[in-house]
Amino acid sequence: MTAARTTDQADMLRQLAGSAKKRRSGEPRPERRTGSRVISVTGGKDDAGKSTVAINLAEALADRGERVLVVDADRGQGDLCMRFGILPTCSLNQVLSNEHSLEELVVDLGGGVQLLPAGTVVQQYQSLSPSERLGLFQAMERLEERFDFVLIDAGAGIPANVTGFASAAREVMLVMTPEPISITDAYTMVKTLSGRYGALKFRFLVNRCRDAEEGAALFRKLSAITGKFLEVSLEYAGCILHDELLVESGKRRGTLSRLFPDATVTQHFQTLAQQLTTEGPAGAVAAPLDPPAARRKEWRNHELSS
Ligand SMILES: Nc1ncnc2c1ncn2[C@@H]1O[C@H](COP(=O)(O)OP(=O)(O)OP(=O)(O)O)[C@@H](O)[C@H]1O
Repeated sequence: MTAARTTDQADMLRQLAGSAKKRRSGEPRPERRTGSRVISVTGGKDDAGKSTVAINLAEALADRGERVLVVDADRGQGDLCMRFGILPTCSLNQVLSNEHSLEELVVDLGGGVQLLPAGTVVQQYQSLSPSERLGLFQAMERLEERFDFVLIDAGAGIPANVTGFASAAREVMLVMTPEPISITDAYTMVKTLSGRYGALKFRFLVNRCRDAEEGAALFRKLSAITGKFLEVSLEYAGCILHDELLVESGKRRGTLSRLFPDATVTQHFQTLAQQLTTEGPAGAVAAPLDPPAARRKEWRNHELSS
């Protein structure tokens, strides 16, 4: 790598870190944690609202002063790239062949949120060699260190490339909708992820609810079943009501907090962000003594087990 190119990348990283740190509210910055929290936003079926949750939660976290990276790991070009009309500037192959760095794929969405369009990574994941996977995860580790939260929009279901990405996080947010089949979907996801990748902490978010009781009832049913058959830690993250403003913000290629800052549904995402920042990792996981080392181990586990 030439000196000029190294400088370019360093400048880019400084810009990334700088723009992500810019605050939009006047609130004092929350106490800085060491190490980033990687949360996979996934679910049992398409259209549950995973991308909607990932992007609006990201912005609510950024509003609280957190530096947030959203990894669009959905299949193909990914939902979020399409949603924001973004075409990645380079391909995964160019990253793997060191023509471009992973950082160069990152796009600034504004409002303190950065997006890594990694849909092609998921598409090609199974065909990567072990050394390519390792190189990719090392690049991910370097990238994630610059953020407080990394939200992976991980796609739906249990194909290995989807669950592989979901398992790269210690925390999993399962987005479900209030349909009876959701219980089966959620149970299958929890069982598969915990069976394949070991101890993960699960948060359960019910999207498109009629009211709060509907979401809580679904969670009670799921906990009763998982409690009987699985040894997992499951937490209720609450619910997001069905609200046409979410459809509207999608159509306008924006986010709730920018387009409808005072709406009730925007406040729901703010509450979710507040919970995440104040309560710590799901299941009250003790903070690792050496978070960067622990994170490295997680990406390696992910690489070995996928
Ligand atoms: N709470 C909600 N109220 C109303 N509409 C919603 C809500 N959540 C999501 N939607 C809408 O549902 C559609 C699907 O949402 P989204 O793309 O986020 O789902 P997804 O789970 O990421 O889908 P896929 O599995 O295809 O990637 C979008 O049009 C979105 O605007």
